[in-house]
Amino acid sequence: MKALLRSTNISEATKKISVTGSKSESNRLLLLQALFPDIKIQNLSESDDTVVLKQGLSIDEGMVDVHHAGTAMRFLTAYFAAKKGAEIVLTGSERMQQRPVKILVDALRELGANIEYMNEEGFPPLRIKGKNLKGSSVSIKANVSSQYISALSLIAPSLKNGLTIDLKGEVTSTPYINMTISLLKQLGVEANFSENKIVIKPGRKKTNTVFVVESDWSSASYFYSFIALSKKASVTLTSYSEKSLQGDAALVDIYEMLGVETVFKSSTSSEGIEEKSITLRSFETQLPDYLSLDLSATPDIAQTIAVSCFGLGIGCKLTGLHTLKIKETDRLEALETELRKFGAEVSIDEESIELHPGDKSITSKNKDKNIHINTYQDHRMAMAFAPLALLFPIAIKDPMVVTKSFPSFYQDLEKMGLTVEFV
Ligand SMILES: O=C(O)C1=C[C@@H](OP(=O)(O)O)[C@@H](O)[C@H](O)C1
Ligand SMILES: C=C(OP(=O)(O)O)C(=O)O
Repeated sequence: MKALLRSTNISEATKKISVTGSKSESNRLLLLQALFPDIKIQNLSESDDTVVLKQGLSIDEGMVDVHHAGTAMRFLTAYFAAKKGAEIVLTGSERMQQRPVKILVDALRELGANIEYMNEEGFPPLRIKGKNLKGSSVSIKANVSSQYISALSLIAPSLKNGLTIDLKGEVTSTPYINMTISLLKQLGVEANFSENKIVIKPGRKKTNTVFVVESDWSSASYFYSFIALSKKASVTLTSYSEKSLQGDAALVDIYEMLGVETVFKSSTSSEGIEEKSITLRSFETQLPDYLSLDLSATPDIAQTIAVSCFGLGIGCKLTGLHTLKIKETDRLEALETELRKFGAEVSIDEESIELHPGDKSITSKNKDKNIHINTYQDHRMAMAFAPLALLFPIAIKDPMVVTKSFPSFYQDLEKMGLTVEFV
């Protein structure tokens, strides 16, 4: 199947869209809820990644298949390893079986965990026999994936002596670790992260137990790109606030450079419910010729930004992207291949992508080509390229990959005025 996207009906009227809850916050809170059942979660993510994590948490014995969900794989590895009596085979998609998990498994084994590799050393599937973990300190390489560190931190308050984690090397995707620590603190756990050391005490003091998940900022990125490329559309996205736990809220400043302003609003409904939203609008500004950004804190918005720059004819160098090679696909290679189809001059290395400034002719050059985008089983490839349909018709192959994080993506594009046809 493919989705044909065309721009037919873009208007200036501000559209209103509810984006589903952050999958990162949701998956952390679900894991914590399994450890502390009094937690209540509102605005939970509807993403596949959250659904599979929730299903996984509901069993103690047998097979859990997390498909493409990295956080579910890493968080459940730690959870089952520390759950006395659990006997689980934890597996995932073909790609998941190529995404490394050794750093986390080694750390858990150091704490006493019983985990075996069923096929290739260092990769899922894993056979996990849960037990009380005795260790209370561990050191871990921090420059490959922050998810290993979040996984250990999330189970830490359930360990008898808590956990001290020494982070070795340069820490990557740091806002995701900060999010984990903040949620633990909100839950009443004593937790601290400073200078490459995390200290988490066992148990918790009872505090407020109702958590409202903020909507997903990575998903908001596609609307930022849409507004930047359309120049006239505007949209209000619900349940976002100025004080966010999500690093991808950096979009506000990044897209301001690309001509999109963000207005935060907070109001109280007639039923007394607080409603928070952002409205995105384009504004007249001199766009830069070239943008240099270090995205090591915000890897999930790299594809969106690269495609926006291409659509705007701006050159860019996006660095700090070494983690992109081990995500749903090798995202640097996938971006290079797909952007070249439109005539982009683009190059990559192990941790960056560079795009040369384009000229104004990209729209006319690609107008009748009906270019097909391969998505490589990566939701963000589909969603990052979709806003280009504002400039010329495109086709997205295997379009339903988007459900990994954003199930209503195509309906929401239609609300924005794009025509979406599945053939
Ligand atoms: O902890 C999380 O919720 C995530 C951490 C990041 O992964 P890495 O730390 O592997 O970069 C991010 O890319 C992923 O989408 C979600
Ligand atoms: C990298 C991502 O997810 P995960 O690593 O959890 O599969 C993502 O959603 O972009």
